[in-house]
Amino acid sequence: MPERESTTNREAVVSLRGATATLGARPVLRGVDLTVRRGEVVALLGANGSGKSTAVRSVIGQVPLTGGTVELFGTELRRFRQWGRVGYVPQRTTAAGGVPATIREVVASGRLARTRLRWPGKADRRAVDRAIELVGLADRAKDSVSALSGGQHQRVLIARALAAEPELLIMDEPMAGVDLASQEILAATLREQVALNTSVLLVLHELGPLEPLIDRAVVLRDGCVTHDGPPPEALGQHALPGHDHVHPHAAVEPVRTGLLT
Ligand SMILES: Nc1ncnc2c1ncn2[C@@H]1O[C@H](COP(=O)(O)OP(=O)(O)OP(=O)(O)O)[C@@H](O)[C@H]1O
Repeated sequence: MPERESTTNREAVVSLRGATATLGARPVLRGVDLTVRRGEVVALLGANGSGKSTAVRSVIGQVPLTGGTVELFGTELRRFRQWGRVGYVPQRTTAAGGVPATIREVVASGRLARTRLRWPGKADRRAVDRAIELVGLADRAKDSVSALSGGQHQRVLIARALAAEPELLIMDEPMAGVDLASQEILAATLREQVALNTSVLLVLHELGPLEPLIDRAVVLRDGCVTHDGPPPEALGQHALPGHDHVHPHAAVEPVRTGLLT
Protein backbone atom coordinates (compact mmCIF):
# COMPACT_ATOMS: atom_id res chain seq x y z
CA MET A 1 0.00 0.00 0.00
CA PRO A 2 1.54 3.42 -0.89
CA GLU A 3 2.33 5.47 2.14
CA ARG A 4 -0.18 8.22 2.76
CA GLU A 5 0.94 11.82 2.93
CA SER A 6 2.10 12.86 6.40
CA THR A 7 -0.67 14.47 8.42
CA THR A 8 1.50 16.16 11.03
CA ASN A 9 1.15 19.68 9.58
CA ARG A 10 -2.55 19.54 8.89
CA GLU A 11 -5.14 21.36 10.98
CA ALA A 12 -6.70 19.62 13.96
CA VAL A 13 -10.28 18.43 13.55
CA VAL A 14 -10.37 17.20 17.16
CA SER A 15 -8.44 18.95 19.87
CA LEU A 16 -8.83 17.94 23.48
CA ARG A 17 -6.51 19.88 25.82
CA GLY A 18 -5.94 19.13 29.48
CA ALA A 19 -9.34 17.47 29.68
CA THR A 20 -10.56 16.46 33.11
CA ALA A 21 -13.90 14.76 33.80
CA THR A 22 -15.57 13.16 36.78
CA LEU A 23 -18.25 10.47 36.69
CA GLY A 24 -19.99 10.02 40.01
CA ALA A 25 -17.26 10.90 42.47
CA ARG A 26 -14.58 9.36 40.32
CA PRO A 27 -12.03 11.36 38.29
CA VAL A 28 -12.12 9.54 34.96
CA LEU A 29 -10.10 11.91 32.77
CA ARG A 30 -7.12 13.49 34.45
CA GLY A 31 -5.61 15.95 31.98
CA VAL A 32 -6.01 14.26 28.58
CA ASP A 33 -4.53 15.79 25.42
CA LEU A 34 -5.82 14.25 22.22
CA THR A 35 -5.50 15.58 18.69
CA VAL A 36 -6.84 14.19 15.43
CA ARG A 37 -5.66 16.01 12.32
CA ARG A 38 -7.43 16.15 8.99
CA GLY A 39 -7.17 12.79 7.23
CA GLU A 40 -5.59 11.10 10.23
CA VAL A 41 -6.71 7.79 11.74
CA VAL A 42 -6.11 7.74 15.48
CA ALA A 43 -6.71 4.73 17.71
CA LEU A 44 -7.50 5.35 21.36
CA LEU A 45 -6.31 2.33 23.30
CA GLY A 46 -6.15 1.31 26.94
CA ALA A 47 -7.36 -1.15 29.54
CA ASN A 48 -11.00 -1.45 30.59
CA GLY A 49 -12.05 1.61 32.56
CA SER A 50 -9.05 3.72 31.51
CA GLY A 51 -11.39 6.44 30.21
CA LYS A 52 -11.48 5.83 26.44
CA SER A 53 -15.27 6.06 26.02
CA THR A 54 -15.44 9.04 28.36
CA ALA A 55 -12.78 10.83 26.29
CA VAL A 56 -14.67 10.38 22.99
CA ARG A 57 -17.99 11.20 24.63
CA SER A 58 -16.49 14.42 25.94
CA VAL A 59 -15.37 15.25 22.39
CA ILE A 60 -19.01 15.19 21.20
CA GLY A 61 -20.35 16.93 24.30
CA GLN A 62 -22.01 13.93 25.96
CA VAL A 63 -19.78 14.16 29.02
CA PRO A 64 -19.14 17.66 30.39
CA LEU A 65 -15.53 18.48 31.21
CA THR A 66 -14.62 19.77 34.64
CA GLY A 67 -11.48 21.32 33.18
CA GLY A 68 -9.64 21.75 29.89
CA THR A 69 -11.02 22.45 26.43
CA VAL A 70 -12.49 20.66 23.41
CA GLU A 71 -12.44 22.03 19.88
CA LEU A 72 -14.00 20.50 16.78
CA PHE A 73 -12.77 21.81 13.43
CA GLY A 74 -11.13 24.69 15.25
CA THR A 75 -14.34 25.77 17.01
CA GLU A 76 -14.85 25.55 20.73
CA LEU A 77 -17.35 22.76 21.43
CA ARG A 78 -20.03 24.98 22.96
CA ARG A 79 -20.07 27.14 19.82
CA PHE A 80 -19.88 24.19 17.41
CA ARG A 81 -23.06 23.62 15.37
CA GLN A 82 -21.96 21.76 12.24
CA TRP A 83 -22.87 18.28 13.46
CA GLY A 84 -23.36 17.05 9.89
CA ARG A 85 -19.54 17.02 9.68
CA VAL A 86 -19.28 14.48 12.50
CA GLY A 87 -20.37 10.83 12.45
CA TYR A 88 -20.51 9.01 15.78
CA VAL A 89 -20.97 5.30 16.38
CA PRO A 90 -21.51 4.66 20.10
CA GLN A 91 -20.34 1.58 21.95
CA ARG A 92 -22.51 -1.56 22.15
CA THR A 93 -25.91 -0.23 21.20
CA THR A 94 -28.36 -1.83 18.84
CA ALA A 95 -29.98 -0.13 15.89
CA ALA A 96 -33.39 -1.54 16.82
CA GLY A 97 -34.21 0.36 20.01
CA GLY A 98 -37.67 -1.24 20.26
CA VAL A 99 -38.95 0.75 17.29
CA PRO A 100 -39.96 -1.18 14.17
CA ALA A 101 -37.83 0.34 11.44
CA THR A 102 -36.13 -0.85 8.28
CA ILE A 103 -32.40 -0.69 7.68
CA ARG A 104 -32.98 2.12 5.20
CA GLU A 105 -35.03 4.14 7.68
CA VAL A 106 -32.37 3.86 10.38
CA VAL A 107 -29.56 4.75 7.97
CA ALA A 108 -31.59 7.64 6.49
CA SER A 109 -31.99 9.07 10.02
CA GLY A 110 -28.23 9.64 9.97
CA ARG A 111 -28.70 12.05 7.08
CA LEU A 112 -30.91 14.41 9.09
CA ALA A 113 -27.98 16.47 10.36
CA ARG A 114 -27.34 17.37 6.70
CA THR A 115 -30.91 17.86 5.46
CA ARG A 116 -32.18 19.76 8.51
CA LEU A 117 -35.64 21.09 7.72
CA ARG A 118 -35.60 20.71 3.95
CA TRP A 119 -37.13 17.74 2.14
CA PRO A 120 -34.46 15.11 1.30
CA GLY A 121 -33.29 15.37 -2.31
CA LYS A 122 -31.55 13.09 -4.79
CA ALA A 123 -28.10 13.64 -3.29
CA ASP A 124 -29.47 12.68 0.14
CA ARG A 125 -31.03 9.48 -1.17
CA ARG A 126 -27.80 8.64 -2.99
CA ALA A 127 -25.75 9.16 0.17
CA VAL A 128 -28.08 6.84 2.11
CA ASP A 129 -27.94 4.17 -0.64
CA ARG A 130 -24.18 4.43 -0.81
CA ALA A 131 -23.80 4.05 2.96
CA ILE A 132 -26.00 0.93 2.95
CA GLU A 133 -24.06 -0.48 0.03
CA LEU A 134 -20.72 0.23 1.69
CA VAL A 135 -21.60 -1.96 4.65
CA GLY A 136 -22.86 -4.74 2.38
CA LEU A 137 -26.57 -4.54 3.25
CA ALA A 138 -28.00 -3.26 -0.06
CA ASP A 139 -30.04 -6.42 -0.61
CA ARG A 140 -31.57 -6.12 2.86
CA ALA A 141 -32.36 -2.40 2.92
CA LYS A 142 -36.09 -3.01 3.39
CA ASP A 143 -35.67 -5.58 6.15
CA SER A 144 -36.50 -4.71 9.73
CA VAL A 145 -33.47 -4.02 11.90
CA SER A 146 -34.98 -6.24 14.59
CA ALA A 147 -34.07 -9.30 12.50
CA LEU A 148 -30.33 -8.56 12.34
CA SER A 149 -27.34 -10.18 14.03
CA GLY A 150 -25.04 -8.15 16.32
CA GLY A 151 -22.52 -7.65 13.52
CA GLN A 152 -25.21 -6.55 11.10
CA HIS A 153 -26.57 -4.09 13.68
CA GLN A 154 -23.13 -2.61 13.98
CA ARG A 155 -22.95 -2.27 10.19
CA VAL A 156 -26.30 -0.42 10.20
CA LEU A 157 -25.03 1.99 12.87
CA ILE A 158 -21.89 2.66 10.88
CA ALA A 159 -23.94 3.19 7.71
CA ARG A 160 -26.11 5.63 9.70
CA ALA A 161 -22.99 7.60 10.65
CA LEU A 162 -21.70 7.50 7.06
CA ALA A 163 -25.00 8.67 5.57
CA ALA A 164 -24.13 12.23 6.57
CA GLU A 165 -20.84 11.90 4.65
CA PRO A 166 -18.94 13.04 7.75
CA GLU A 167 -15.50 14.58 7.60
CA LEU A 168 -14.81 13.15 11.04
CA LEU A 169 -15.88 9.67 12.05
CA ILE A 170 -15.76 8.68 15.73
CA MET A 171 -16.34 5.04 16.55
CA ASP A 172 -16.32 3.45 19.99
CA GLU A 173 -15.16 -0.19 19.82
CA PRO A 174 -16.62 -0.82 16.35
CA MET A 175 -15.34 -4.39 16.27
CA ALA A 176 -16.60 -5.48 19.70
CA GLY A 177 -18.93 -8.47 19.48
CA VAL A 178 -18.87 -8.41 15.68
CA ASP A 179 -18.58 -11.64 13.68
CA LEU A 180 -15.58 -12.13 11.40
CA ALA A 181 -17.48 -11.51 8.15
CA SER A 182 -18.83 -8.21 9.49
CA GLN A 183 -15.36 -7.28 10.79
CA GLU A 184 -13.94 -7.64 7.31
CA ILE A 185 -16.73 -5.52 5.83
CA LEU A 186 -16.18 -2.88 8.49
CA ALA A 187 -12.43 -2.82 7.82
CA ALA A 188 -13.10 -2.42 4.07
CA THR A 189 -15.65 0.35 4.78
CA LEU A 190 -13.14 2.17 6.90
CA ARG A 191 -10.44 1.78 4.25
CA GLU A 192 -12.78 3.44 1.79
CA GLN A 193 -13.44 6.35 4.17
CA VAL A 194 -9.73 6.79 4.81
CA ALA A 195 -9.13 6.90 1.04
CA LEU A 196 -11.67 9.75 0.94
CA ASN A 197 -9.55 11.58 3.52
CA THR A 198 -12.08 11.24 6.34
CA SER A 199 -10.51 11.81 9.77
CA VAL A 200 -11.16 8.92 12.13
CA LEU A 201 -11.01 8.51 15.89
CA LEU A 202 -11.44 4.89 16.95
CA VAL A 203 -11.71 3.47 20.42
CA LEU A 204 -10.23 0.01 20.23
CA HIS A 205 -9.39 -2.77 22.56
CA GLU A 206 -6.95 -4.21 20.06
CA LEU A 207 -5.83 -2.97 16.68
CA GLY A 208 -6.62 -6.26 14.94
CA PRO A 209 -7.64 -6.02 11.27
CA LEU A 210 -7.68 -2.21 11.43
CA GLU A 211 -3.98 -1.99 12.24
CA PRO A 212 -2.79 -1.12 8.70
CA LEU A 213 -5.08 1.93 8.64
CA ILE A 214 -3.91 3.48 11.88
CA ASP A 215 -1.56 6.45 11.76
CA ARG A 216 -1.21 7.05 15.47
CA ALA A 217 -2.14 5.44 18.76
CA VAL A 218 -2.99 7.26 21.96
CA VAL A 219 -2.95 5.05 25.01
CA LEU A 220 -4.85 5.93 28.18
CA ARG A 221 -4.19 4.57 31.62
CA ASP A 222 -6.28 5.66 34.60
CA GLY A 223 -7.45 8.73 32.73
CA CYS A 224 -3.97 9.86 31.66
CA VAL A 225 -2.19 9.58 28.30
CA THR A 226 0.77 7.22 28.57
CA HIS A 227 1.65 7.04 24.87
CA ASP A 228 0.96 9.21 21.83
CA GLY A 229 2.76 8.10 18.70
CA PRO A 230 3.01 5.41 16.10
CA PRO A 231 1.14 2.23 17.02
CA PRO A 232 4.01 -0.10 17.93
CA GLU A 233 3.88 -3.14 15.67
CA ALA A 234 3.84 -5.38 18.67
CA LEU A 235 0.48 -4.04 19.68
CA GLY A 236 -1.15 -5.43 16.52
CA GLN A 237 -3.19 -8.38 17.68
CA HIS A 238 -2.02 -8.04 21.25
CA ALA A 239 -3.11 -4.64 22.46
CA LEU A 240 -4.61 -6.16 25.52
CA PRO A 241 -4.06 -4.90 29.02
CA GLY A 242 -1.09 -6.57 30.62
CA HIS A 243 0.17 -8.19 27.46
CA ASP A 244 3.92 -8.81 27.50
CA HIS A 245 5.47 -8.42 24.11
CA VAL A 246 8.41 -10.60 23.15
CA HIS A 247 10.15 -9.02 20.19
CA PRO A 248 10.97 -11.72 17.61
CA HIS A 249 14.49 -10.39 17.12
CA ALA A 250 15.35 -9.72 20.73
CA ALA A 251 17.87 -12.18 21.97
CA VAL A 252 17.56 -11.39 25.62
CA GLU A 253 14.76 -10.35 27.95
CA PRO A 254 11.15 -10.01 26.79
CA VAL A 255 10.36 -6.36 26.08
CA ARG A 256 7.56 -5.05 28.21
CA THR A 257 5.99 -2.30 26.15
CA GLY A 258 4.47 -0.67 29.21
CA LEU A 259 1.92 0.96 26.94
CA LEU A 260 -1.12 -0.74 28.27
CA THR A 261 -0.17 -1.91 31.70
N1 LIG B 1 -22.05 6.92 34.45
C1 LIG B 1 -20.99 6.60 35.19
N2 LIG B 1 -20.96 6.86 36.54
C2 LIG B 1 -19.88 6.54 37.27
N3 LIG B 1 -18.77 5.98 36.79
C3 LIG B 1 -18.73 5.71 35.47
C4 LIG B 1 -19.84 6.00 34.59
N4 LIG B 1 -19.51 5.62 33.34
C5 LIG B 1 -18.26 5.11 33.42
N5 LIG B 1 -17.81 5.17 34.68
C6 LIG B 1 -16.48 4.71 35.14
O1 LIG B 1 -15.51 5.56 34.53
C7 LIG B 1 -14.35 4.82 34.22
C8 LIG B 1 -14.00 5.02 32.75
O2 LIG B 1 -15.02 4.48 31.96
P1 LIG B 1 -14.90 4.43 30.37
O3 LIG B 1 -16.14 3.76 29.88
O4 LIG B 1 -14.57 5.77 29.85
O5 LIG B 1 -13.64 3.50 30.16
P2 LIG B 1 -13.16 2.71 28.89
O6 LIG B 1 -11.69 2.88 28.83
O7 LIG B 1 -13.94 3.13 27.70
O8 LIG B 1 -13.51 1.21 29.30
P3 LIG B 1 -14.10 -0.01 28.47
O9 LIG B 1 -12.99 -0.51 27.62
O10 LIG B 1 -14.50 -0.97 29.54
O11 LIG B 1 -15.28 0.52 27.69
C9 LIG B 1 -14.65 3.37 34.57
O12 LIG B 1 -14.07 3.10 35.81
C10 LIG B 1 -16.16 3.34 34.67
O13 LIG B 1 -16.54 2.37 35.60
